[in-house]
Amino acid sequence: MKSIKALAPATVANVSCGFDIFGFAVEAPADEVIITLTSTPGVVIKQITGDGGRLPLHASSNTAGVAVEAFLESIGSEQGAEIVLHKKLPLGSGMGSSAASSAAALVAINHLYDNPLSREQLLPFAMEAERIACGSAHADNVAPSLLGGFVLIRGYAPLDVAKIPTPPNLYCTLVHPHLELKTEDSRRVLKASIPMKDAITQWGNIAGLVVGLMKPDYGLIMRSLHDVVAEPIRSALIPGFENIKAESLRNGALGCGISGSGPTIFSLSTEYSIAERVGKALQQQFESMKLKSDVFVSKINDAGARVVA
Ligand SMILES: Nc1ncnc2c1ncn2[C@@H]1O[C@H](COP(=O)(O)OP(=O)(O)OP(=O)(O)O)[C@@H](O)[C@H]1O
Ligand SMILES: N[C@@H](CCO)C(=O)O
Repeated sequence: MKSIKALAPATVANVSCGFDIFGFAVEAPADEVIITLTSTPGVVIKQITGDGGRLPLHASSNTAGVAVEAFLESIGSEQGAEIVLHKKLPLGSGMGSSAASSAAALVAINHLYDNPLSREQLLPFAMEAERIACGSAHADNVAPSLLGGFVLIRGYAPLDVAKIPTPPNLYCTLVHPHLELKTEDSRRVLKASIPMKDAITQWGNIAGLVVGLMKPDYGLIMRSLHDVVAEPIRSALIPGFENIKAESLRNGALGCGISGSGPTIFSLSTEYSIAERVGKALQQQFESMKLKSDVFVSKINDAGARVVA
C-alpha cells in the first residue's frame, strides 16, 4: 500500500494584536506524519514518538486522526489509513502543537489521493481537530501551518482567509520555556467582552500591522505589535513576562509578545543577528528564574506543510 511522509511547521498565533485572526508559520520545529493507505476502512494511529506517551493513540482523540477521518469521509473513500506521528513540537507550548499534527496528516493524505482538495479546502478538517484538542475551532494555527506565510482569518462564518505579504528580512525568535499551558485554560481566563477604548486601540494596531507588513514599514510594524486584549491577562501566567519583553526590545526586536496562548514568547527582528541575540538574552532571563528554555530562530515560512517522501 502507498505511504507518504509530510512535515508541518510550528506557528505563532495572534501575533500580539490579532487574537484568533492572525498567525504565521516558522521553519522549525515541525511535526512529521507518515500515512499508509489500507484496504479496510478506519483510521488507526500505529505509533507516536516524541510525546513521552502522553498523546492519545485513539484516532478520534488525536488531531492527526480526527483530520484524516474527516478527509476520508468528505471524499467518500472506502479505504482506511495508518498513521505514524513523530511529535517534534512540545505540547501546550503556544507553538501550535495540535495544529501541526493535523496539518501534516492532511497534506500527506491529500497527496496520497493526488490532491483532490486545495489547502484552503483542507482547513475545516484541521479546525475540527483543533476543537477536539482544545475546545475551540480557531484557525490561527492550522491556517498558517497548512498555507504557510502570514495569514489573516478575516471571518469564520463563512471561513475567509487571506495571506498577507511579508518583507523578506523578517526574522522570528521563539523562546519556549519548559512550562506547559493548555490553550483551553488560557482561553478560559479571558474576558467575554472588552471596553470600546480597548477595541479601538486593538483594531488600530491590527490595521497598522497589515499596512506595516505590506509596505513594508518597520516603524509601523513596531508601533502596531501591541495587544490590549489577551496579553494583559495572560502575561500573569508567564513568569517574568514584563522583564522578558523589555529585554527583547532592549536587544533590538521590533516587537515581542506571547506566541498563541503561551508560554512560548515570540519576537520579530529585521536581521538574523538581532533575532539570535534576542534568543540568547531571553534564554538567560528564563535561566535566571531557574527555567530551562529552547530557542528557535527562522524566517517566516512561506510554504507551510510539505510532503517530503
Ligand atoms: N497530535 C496532537 N498533538 C498535540 N496535541 C494533541 C494532539 N492530539 C491531541 N492533542 C491534545 O491537544 C492538547 C494540546 O493542545 P494545546 O492547545 O494545549 O497545545 P498547543 O497546540 O501547543 O497550543 P497553542 O494552540 O496555544 O499553540 C493536549 O491536551 C493534547 O492531548
Ligand atoms: N488564538 C488562540 C491560539 C492558540 O494557540 C488563542 O490565543 O487562544
